[in-house]
Amino acid sequence: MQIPAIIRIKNLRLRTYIGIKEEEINNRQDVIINAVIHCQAQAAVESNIIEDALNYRTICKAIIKRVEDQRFALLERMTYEILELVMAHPDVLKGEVEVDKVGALRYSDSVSMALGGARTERGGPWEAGF
Ligand SMILES: Nc1nc2c(c(=O)[nH]1)N=C([C@H](O)[C@@H](O)COP(=O)(O)OP(=O)(O)OP(=O)(O)O)CN2
Repeated sequence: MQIPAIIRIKNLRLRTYIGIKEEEINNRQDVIINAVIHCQAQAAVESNIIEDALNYRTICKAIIKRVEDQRFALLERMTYEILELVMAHPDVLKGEVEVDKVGALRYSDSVSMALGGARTERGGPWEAGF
């Protein structure tokens, strides 16, 4: 029996260098990251042990390290690098990442970029798209 699952990492709040203006190059800014991760959960459901699960903590820690260690000019690049980290796990069948740049535009709460990826079989190559 297959048990399709969706793991959602919600509102991961980090600070990093993101932007093209001098002020953005010299100062960290708040970003909010949301990731939607589609996988199969039957092994984890049946065994109830973490080794059989797509460990969302592992993915989250990888995102935190990449975002806090890197400098990014464009939201496109930052979002894609996070999507690559998500899709690097062969058990991820489909992933979507959205990055909000808080206060990026005057009079708005934030601006966000969303990118997606999918693979047709476990461990196979993935392509960008929704
Ligand atoms: N697919 C799953 N992955 C993980 C599960 C799960 O149930 N299914 N559960 C966990 C942990 O229980 C997680 O929820 C808490 O882990 P932790 O407190 O270590 O996460 P933190 O990010 O707070 O870790 P810190 O080291 O305290 O920063 C993990 N994966």
